Amino acid sequence: MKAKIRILDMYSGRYSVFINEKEAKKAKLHPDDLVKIEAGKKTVYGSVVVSNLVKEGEIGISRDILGLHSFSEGEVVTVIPSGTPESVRYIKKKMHGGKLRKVEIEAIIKDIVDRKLRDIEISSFVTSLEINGLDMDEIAALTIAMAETGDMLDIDRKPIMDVHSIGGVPGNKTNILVVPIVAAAGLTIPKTSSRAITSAAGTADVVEVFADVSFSLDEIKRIVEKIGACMVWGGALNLAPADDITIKSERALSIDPTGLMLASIMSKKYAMGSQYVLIDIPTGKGVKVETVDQARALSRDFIELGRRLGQYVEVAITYGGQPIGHTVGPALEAREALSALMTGKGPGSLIEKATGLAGILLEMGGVAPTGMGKKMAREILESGKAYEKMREIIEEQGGNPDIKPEEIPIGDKTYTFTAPISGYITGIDNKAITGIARAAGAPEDKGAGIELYVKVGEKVKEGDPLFTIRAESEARLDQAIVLARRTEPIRIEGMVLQRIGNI
Ligand SMILES: O=P(O)(O)OC[C@H]1O[C@H](OP(=O)(O)O)[C@H](O)[C@@H]1O
Ligand SMILES: O=c1cc[nH]c(=O)[nH]1
Repeated sequence: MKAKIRILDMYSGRYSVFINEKEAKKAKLHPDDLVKIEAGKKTVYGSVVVSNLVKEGEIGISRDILGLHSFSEGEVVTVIPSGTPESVRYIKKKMHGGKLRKVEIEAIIKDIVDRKLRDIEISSFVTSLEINGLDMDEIAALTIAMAETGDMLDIDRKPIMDVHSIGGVPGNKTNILVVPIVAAAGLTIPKTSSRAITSAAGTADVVEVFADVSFSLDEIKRIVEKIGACMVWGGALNLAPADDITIKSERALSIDPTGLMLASIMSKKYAMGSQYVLIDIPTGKGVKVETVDQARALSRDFIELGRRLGQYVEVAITYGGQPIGHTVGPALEAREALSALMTGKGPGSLIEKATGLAGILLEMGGVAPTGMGKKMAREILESGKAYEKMREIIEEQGGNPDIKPEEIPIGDKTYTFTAPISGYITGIDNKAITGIARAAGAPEDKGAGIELYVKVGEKVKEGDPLFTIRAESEARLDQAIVLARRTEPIRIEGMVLQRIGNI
């Protein structure tokens, strides 16, 4: 059917195509049906919304479509019902445990990017991967398909380093220190991050507190060739565009299927043209990888996948048994990271991990002799050179380089939990901490989160503060308090574990 474009000022998180009720009846179109919009060479797929917001002879399109496609008001287009894409058959093949061929994986990814697959089919795909997994052939095909359905970056400033954490551990603001340290040593590190997947703050959510993170590839090329680094959100770019779409499903289900995680991370590194990649695998109770053996197996997968992509990969298996640093939540983590860069000092877990990872990258990039990287990283941090580089990154990304940690707004609704008994901190539950911070509003409410006053192994007296929940609304604070009471994220044990009476 022919119709005139009407641009509706709304975002629906999908490509929504509004069709007048009477017209939809005539065309036998129903809500959430897939339609193809054709205008000359341009072809866009969208999901039907039946609504009298538009008149007969018009179709309304949401602004999501204008992100990647140019349609103008009043433009005449053809709207054709589109049947179920072939790739749904391949999703069901994976659902039933089959091994997907390269062409089948390519079809699924292309249909995701072209919005021919809708949320329900994408979630089914992600769930199938969670249940049935992918072997290395499938993961390699998925990685390349994810990268090649988007743009690739070619930066003339070699060697190109990169670092990426598989995430999962609360408070993991580490790479906000690693990137400026590595760049301050003269290496190139075009860092892209995703927003939170299972945590309460992804690195992109944290960096966005003091700088923009949404840039085009051309802007990133300019920034990186000028100052050697960036810290941007992968989802804003047409860089492995399927990644941010599948991450939306992962976030909704709070899962991160291993095969998809490998492809998600390495497709972005491949698209950025990174040659030397360090992968951080936080390991421990309550994170994505619980044992060192599992971490070693995953490391081998990352290294093998890198080999197939022509990238040199090393992996750091890091301690993930409790939150990193003392803060969880975008603004709180931004404060802690900025303060550590300014002073060169901060929580041991943060400084040790950041200088450790940066040290490996300095050795991989050939600017530090083997075994000397961590020491050199610490010097760069303590000398203030890393902070200088961070100021350049913030400035180039449209932020205020003079921002001070205390100027970063944080939630003003607070509640502090204190120690019910004296004793030693014997555990901090990562999943509970993340759940409480998310209940408080993080990452959407930047100022929401948790401030931790204790870490495992420390001694507390009854009444000492353990942690403060921060929120931007009373309602959210109350929800978080209830959850904190129920989950008791911090475990204290007197050293006398049991007394066996003389009975
Ligand atoms: O912890 P969750 O939310 O599961 O994983 C997502 C986080 O892990 C990675 O961290 P980085 O960018 O390497 O610092 C991603 O970019 C993202 O920030
Ligand atoms: O970027 C990331 C990080 C963790 N898991 C993913 O799938 N992607």
